[in-house]
Amino acid sequence: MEELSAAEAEPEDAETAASDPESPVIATRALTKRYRGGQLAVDGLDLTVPAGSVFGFLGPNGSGKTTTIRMLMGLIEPTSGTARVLGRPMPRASRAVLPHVGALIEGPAPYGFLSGRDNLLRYDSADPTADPRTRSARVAAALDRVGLTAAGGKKAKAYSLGMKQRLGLAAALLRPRRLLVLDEPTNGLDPQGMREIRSLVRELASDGTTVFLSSHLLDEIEQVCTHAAVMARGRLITQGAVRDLAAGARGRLVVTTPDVTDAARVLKEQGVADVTVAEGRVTGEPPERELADVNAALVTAGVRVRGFGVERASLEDAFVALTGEGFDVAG
Ligand SMILES: Nc1ncnc2c1ncn2[C@@H]1O[C@H](COP(=O)(O)OP(=O)(O)OP(=O)(O)O)[C@@H](O)[C@H]1O
Repeated sequence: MEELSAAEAEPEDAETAASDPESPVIATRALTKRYRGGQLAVDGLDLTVPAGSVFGFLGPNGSGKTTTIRMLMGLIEPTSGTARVLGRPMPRASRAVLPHVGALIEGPAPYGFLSGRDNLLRYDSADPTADPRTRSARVAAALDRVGLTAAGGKKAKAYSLGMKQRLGLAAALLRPRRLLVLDEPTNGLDPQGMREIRSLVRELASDGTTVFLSSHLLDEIEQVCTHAAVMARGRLITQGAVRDLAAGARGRLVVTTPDVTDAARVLKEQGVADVTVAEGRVTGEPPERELADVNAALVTAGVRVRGFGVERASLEDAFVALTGEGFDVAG
């Protein structure tokens, strides 16, 4: 904590708008990146990440997420448009901003021949602003934070991918951070590893740290994030509170019945659009009319109705409704 208050006292830092809790932690305006080969990777992006949010940056592979993150972190220059992080322009203010940002971008790459603890000690000593006298306490706290205290003495080459990912997070957490940027933090992990990283993200966020994480997994965003932005082909499709995004899409009417053919016919007669038949289930867009009448029509037609209702819309429904295409993770 001492380090943070010392850094905060610097006049350069006093300018950061992050001292205003209401101002967005990330704000981009018309942010655009065209690579030299001509590829338009990010196209006119207006992104607003509220302070304290767990913000999911969602999109299929190749939709421009990594390119955006690299611009936010000052690693590459935008072709046009602006990006502000903690209230300061990037990449210009990188030196003032980046000490407050923990990032896990390229995936974990610890030295295998060093223990997890020694990797962190080495990483910390590469930071000229880190006080060597408090180094071992800082490393111990970071290991504890990610649940690697017991494994801290093991060589990193013996770590599972999930443990390496947690070690990467520990490195990002050596200093107090206002923002954590995680690019596909659960990519390649098994379900248990995914659960661990997700609960760690929730825990970090509960301390008030803003977390910006990219993912191509819709259910991950629904499970972990308070807010999300959806990208497709370099463009922003929508952004906002996850709750509102899903609510924007209408749910599906679902009828469970052994008589799927008759049920599908009756639903169409009742004005249900986009009727789809699956094993023991017929679904469609909920009609404007009274649902009880639709149900009664099914029963009158002799359809044996085992279940009838509207399923809550998911973020996936919202994505499909907004883009008119499926969420193709293979991109
Ligand atoms: N250095 C580069 N030079 C040229 N084109 C690039 C470069 N990096 C990325 N691209 C292209 O820009 C587009 C967006 O890529 P980007 O990596 O930002 O997407 P992404 O959403 O992060 O996908 P992924 O999850 O696969 O990394 C893609 O079409 C990609 O091929």
